[in-house]
Amino acid sequence: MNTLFQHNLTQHLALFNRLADLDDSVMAAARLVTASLRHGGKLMVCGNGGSAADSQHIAAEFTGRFIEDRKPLAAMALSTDTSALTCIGNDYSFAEVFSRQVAGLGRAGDCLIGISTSGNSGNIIRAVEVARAAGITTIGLLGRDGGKLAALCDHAIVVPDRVTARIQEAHILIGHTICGAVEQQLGLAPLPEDFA
Ligand SMILES: O=C(CO)[C@@H](O)[C@H](O)[C@H](O)[C@H](O)COP(=O)(O)O
Ligand SMILES: [Zn+2]
Repeated sequence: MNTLFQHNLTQHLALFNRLADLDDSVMAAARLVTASLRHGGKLMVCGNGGSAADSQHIAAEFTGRFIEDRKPLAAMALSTDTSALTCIGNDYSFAEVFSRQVAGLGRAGDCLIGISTSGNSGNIIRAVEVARAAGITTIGLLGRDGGKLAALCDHAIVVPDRVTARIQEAHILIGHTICGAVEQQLGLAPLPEDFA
């Protein structure tokens, strides 16, 4: 009988074997982030639950460091300011917790990555709507069939699975890849000859 770990690992490997199909989509997302940063914009990242953790993980790779020492890059998670989250959630609604931060902090030419395994979280949808109206490039890091966000975002990366945890495992691989690709595109990391 399979242990739970063997079961999860089998699911994970089956999904990761299909992720090569997302190559063009992931690299296109990296180019959008690079374009923002190159022109003085910043990257904002938001998500709920495990995806809130992924948001701050990804943002920290940009402001801190990813692999090699290099200059800090402008990025922030919108899930980390508990005062903003509780004030906006309490005084307005939970659906506005990210969108009001986007409206206050975002500028045309910035980039927003909204992470949602269902593609249907209302506060991510609102954040994307407000961002697009402000001239901010929107990228959806999504799962399942992409949900409502797939059509709302300028660019959607949809991890083709139905299990939230497996989708999140793929999201962090994609987040790391976007960070590494942005570093390469900005000339901040060595470009191995077989990488594009
Ligand atoms: O981490 C997990 C499950 O692995 C949960 O915390 C999960 O992120 C939460 O249920 C989220 O609220 C799900 O939202 P979403 O991915 O559908 O936008
Ligand atoms: Zn989780």
